[in-house]
Amino acid sequence: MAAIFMKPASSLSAPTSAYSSTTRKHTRPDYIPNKISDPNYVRVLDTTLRDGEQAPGAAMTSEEKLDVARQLAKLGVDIIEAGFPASSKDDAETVKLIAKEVGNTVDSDGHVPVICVVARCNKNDIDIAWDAVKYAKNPRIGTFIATSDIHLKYKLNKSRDQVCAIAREMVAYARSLGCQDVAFTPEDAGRSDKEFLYQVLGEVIKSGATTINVADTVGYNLPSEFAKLTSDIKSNTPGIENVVISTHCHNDLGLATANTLAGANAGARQVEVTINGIGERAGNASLEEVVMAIKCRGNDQLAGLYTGIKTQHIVMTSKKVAEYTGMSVQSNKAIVGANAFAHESGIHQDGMLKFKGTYQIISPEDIGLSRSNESGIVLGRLSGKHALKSRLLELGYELDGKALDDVFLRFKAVAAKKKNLSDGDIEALVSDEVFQPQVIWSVGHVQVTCGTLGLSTATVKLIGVVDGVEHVACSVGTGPVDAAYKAINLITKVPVALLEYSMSSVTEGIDAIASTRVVIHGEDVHSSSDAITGKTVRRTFSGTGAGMDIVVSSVRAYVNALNKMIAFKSVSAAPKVSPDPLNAHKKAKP
Ligand SMILES: CC(=O)SCCNC(=O)CCNC(=O)[C@H](O)C(C)(C)COP(=O)(O)OP(=O)(O)OC[C@H]1O[C@@H](n2cnc3c(N)ncnc32)[C@H](O)[C@@H]1OP(=O)(O)O
Ligand SMILES: CC(C)C(=O)C(=O)O
Repeated sequence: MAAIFMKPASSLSAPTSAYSSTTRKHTRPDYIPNKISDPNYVRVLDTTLRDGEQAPGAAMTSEEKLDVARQLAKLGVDIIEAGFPASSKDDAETVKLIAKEVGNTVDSDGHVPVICVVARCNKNDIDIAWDAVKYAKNPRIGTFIATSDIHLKYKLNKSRDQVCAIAREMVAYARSLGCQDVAFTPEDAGRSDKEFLYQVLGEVIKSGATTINVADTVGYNLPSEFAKLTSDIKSNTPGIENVVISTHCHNDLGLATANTLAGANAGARQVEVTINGIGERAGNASLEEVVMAIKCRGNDQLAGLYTGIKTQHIVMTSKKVAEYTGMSVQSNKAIVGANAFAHESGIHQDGMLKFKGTYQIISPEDIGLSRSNESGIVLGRLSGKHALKSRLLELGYELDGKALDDVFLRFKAVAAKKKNLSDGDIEALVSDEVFQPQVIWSVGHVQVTCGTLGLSTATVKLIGVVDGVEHVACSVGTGPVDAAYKAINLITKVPVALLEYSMSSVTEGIDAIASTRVVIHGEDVHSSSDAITGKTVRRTFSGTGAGMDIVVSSVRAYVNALNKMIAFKSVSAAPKVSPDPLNAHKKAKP
């Protein structure tokens, strides 16, 4: 079944720009691996769960990835790249969960996302990939091998002929397993010899590749160059008319979005992107930027291109990914940054008051940003659960049952000390309650003494959620947070190192909520060797916490990171999944 989308039929030459109310209906073409029936439709492949997770410190647990996958399906992503199954048992298990659930769930428009996995060009990777992804209704294997001379010589230690043969054989091998949808990526295509590229791509197409993913792996290309690369591949590769061309652009020079759009303009009809642009090094092209640029300018500047993304879910997806990865979005980030719709200077404010189209090219509602208090309700200490629920809905959070009860309790505690709660305060509390990992330890009480007269001391009570047993420990430290963290370590007995600690205030004033972020690593979990230094690199875990008391906020962040780390270990052993993401991550209360 095909879903219907509304596309603005406006152009910037029209004074109203994106505010134009004229829309044209489009349907998402039915999925056929190697072709798209509408030449203007651009498939969106989201690789937040694979390339996005390659960002340092962005590790997500299995449950978090499943929740992100569900959210990506809601967003209307065509293809979810769910992982690299050969990289670890956890990844393979998580892909299986996503393939089984998200890859078989039909949404109200009849859409089921394709689930894709990445594999190197070797039989072992491809076997593991297929074994994990085959449960999806539409499974895809994306296999890759580098084609640039620099990679061939120094990394693969192989000749061009060898690489060409491996690529051809491995695409055929993936097809031979029964996978009807095989993408091939010439890694580092952006620095590869074009004649060699045409040769390799021609061979893999003959072997059954359905998508050719042109990767600017190191973010080296300029937009005109990437456009030329795409159109040259389109003109010179034998059989290219039988496959879909894709872009995969990295952001090392800050050009990932520009290059992706240039590629689409030159004939690519799949774009590989990530939420908030996270990914290896400087990240990938960001989904929200590419999709909103196509929505805003597709008609007048990109010959009518459009996507199937339901853009009103962008903000919530961005928030989830930021929370789960611990990678906060910079305030001036396009589309989803806190300042993206803020107007500070007088002339701009004057213009906005007269007509929003003067300084805004996108309506905030278009991406699901609703900061207006539509119901006119002011939230404070006398507010009830209905009012809170209604404001949460306006902010995009659908909470019910215990999740709502938990947030309500936190809300009441803050409202007792603070006159009016802003949207920012409420969002901080929701983040702390809802976007949290499986709870192994929950925070009972925290008491500290600190000052100039001696060492700080802290007493912390944690509750073990599995057995319900309360544990109390005291410690001294260089400050109250240090003392509290040491007390927690005495209880949890998990070897851990604190790598990063930061705190910011959510709103202005002395009664502001403090939001804390920590990054930790364990001593005995998932490590690898740094390619350059040879030193052991440990997988990191982030946690966030919120509270009016800065020590309590810090404790929450630390315990959340610890829970994530401990859960990561247990998930590796036996993945457990709850069908409801909001309830799956809920904290037990003392
Ligand atoms: C551009 C990208 O984003 S690529 C995807 C990057 N993602 C990841 O690397 C995921 C995390 N990686 C891992 O967990 C590990 O690297 C693994 C499990 C994939 C592989 O681990 P190991 O087998 O120990 O190999 P290691 O990573 O040290 O080296 C990579 C090997 O694969 C080879 N290789 C690299 N890319 C490819 C490819 N596309 N096809 C075939 N072989 C490849 C390298 O030449 C090297 O082989 P060598 O051992 O003969 O020198
Ligand atoms: C594996 C491919 C798609 C990749 O991530 C890259 O080349 O950057």
